[in-house]
Amino acid sequence: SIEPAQLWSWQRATKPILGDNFHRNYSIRPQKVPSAPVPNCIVLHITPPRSTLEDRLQEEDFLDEACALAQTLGYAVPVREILRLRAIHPKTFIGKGKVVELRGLLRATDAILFINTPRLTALQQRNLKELCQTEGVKDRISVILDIFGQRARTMEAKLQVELAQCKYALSHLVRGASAGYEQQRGASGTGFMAGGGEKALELRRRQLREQSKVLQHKLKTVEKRRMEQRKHRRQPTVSLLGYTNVGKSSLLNALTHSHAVSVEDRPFETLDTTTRALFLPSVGASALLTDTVGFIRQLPLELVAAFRATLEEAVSADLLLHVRDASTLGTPLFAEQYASVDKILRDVGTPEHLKHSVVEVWNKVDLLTNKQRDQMARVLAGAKREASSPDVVLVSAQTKEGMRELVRMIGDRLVEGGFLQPAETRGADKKSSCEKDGKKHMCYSDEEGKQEVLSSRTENMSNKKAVNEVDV
Ligand SMILES: Nc1nc2c(ncn2[C@@H]2O[C@H](COP(=O)(O)OP(=O)(O)OP(=O)(O)O)[C@@H](O)[C@H]2O)c(=O)[nH]1
Ligand SMILES: [Mg+2]
Repeated sequence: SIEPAQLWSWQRATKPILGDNFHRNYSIRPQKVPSAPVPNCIVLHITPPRSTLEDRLQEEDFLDEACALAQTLGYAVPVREILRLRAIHPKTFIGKGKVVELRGLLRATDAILFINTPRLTALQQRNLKELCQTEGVKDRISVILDIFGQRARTMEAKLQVELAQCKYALSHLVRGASAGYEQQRGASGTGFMAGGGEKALELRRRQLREQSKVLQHKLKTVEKRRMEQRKHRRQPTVSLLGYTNVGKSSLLNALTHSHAVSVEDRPFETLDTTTRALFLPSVGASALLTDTVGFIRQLPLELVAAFRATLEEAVSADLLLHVRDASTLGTPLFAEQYASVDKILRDVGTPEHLKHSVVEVWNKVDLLTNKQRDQMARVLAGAKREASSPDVVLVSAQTKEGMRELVRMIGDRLVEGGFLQPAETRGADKKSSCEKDGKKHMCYSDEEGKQEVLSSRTENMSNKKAVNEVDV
């Protein structure tokens, strides 16, 4: 048997236990094997058969992300490994030899198993639980659902997560000892009588369906109330969107000079939507800035469906700020995260929803070296000359670098889109002074307090060429 302490050196991977990139992207430190109540989790990242070269180049990053997910859920990760599958085994997903090996490891570390693949079938999960003799076998979806379950705070987010969990449970009902629906009285031989397990299974299915209906009804009521509140808003709306952990909440806090939203170096810190007023000095008016849940590669469909209203609202803002982590520039992660966000936006938004201006906000530039910055500036200057390239603002929510430019850009784009009137076209009689942060500002309000929409920009994020290939 393997001594827990040996596990650090047991790794097959040539990289250190948490990969080179781990500490750059997530600062959660690896915790040593079981000294305590922190439960352990063995993380196995799966590179599927016929994977692309790109997938194989990024597997260390994917493994880092999987470990961060496990740690966000409160697990220590004593063992992490990449497994390149040559074929998927229908009954156990991974090969029998690997299962036996894992059983020993799981026993030695008293851990659960997290297989980082989008989805295990109910049968594979049940078989793995039985063969590995563990209660805990999770796939990527169940880990993400558990994190959402832990972190949801508002009534709406809680209902959304419950609905997603309900749908997941419905798709994972299976007979078997580990699932608790064993065939107690068999139909074997007779062929027409359903066993007790079958009945229990059917009962559970009905319960879950009813629960899901009740949740959907409750959610509709909460959403309706929120839509009503939204109707009374007169300011234009700006949404912060982007991959998880890129610094959306930090930007909301920095832009609105507040600590309204919690910031942590871990995925899915934010699940609940927060909106704050953002004063735009160049226009002399305010917009509403919203921070919301971050995206992730292979976001479970159940969650996209449950969070549809939240995501649709975010996507249908007058201006989208797509926040990206500039510190990943020059790595495949930069383009990969862009592609994931773009995919989710397409999934959520009908073309109508995506007809909005998008500004790319490259955050965390404080982490770049001077040389990297120079190279990036040159590439961006080149990209700017192309009509199809998006507006990019370089910022650091930490050092506040680039904040002024970002605020100016937000004002300009809202004016261009006709969501705000430019300062100079407003009559002097419409000017008034308002107080913000203890300072006097010139404020403007249009006739009858309404915003007149002059024109509407119809640019699609997907029509814009992504600036991903920055060779730094
Ligand atoms: N160095 C540096 N770190 C930053 C910057 N902005 C955010 N961070 C850090 O990045 C981590 C994630 O920040 P958040 O603001 O929580 O990120 P988020 O996009 O809201 O993440 P989720 O809510 O989980 O989707 C935190 O540890 C922040 O301190 C920045 O400009 N520079
Ligand atoms: Mg956040």
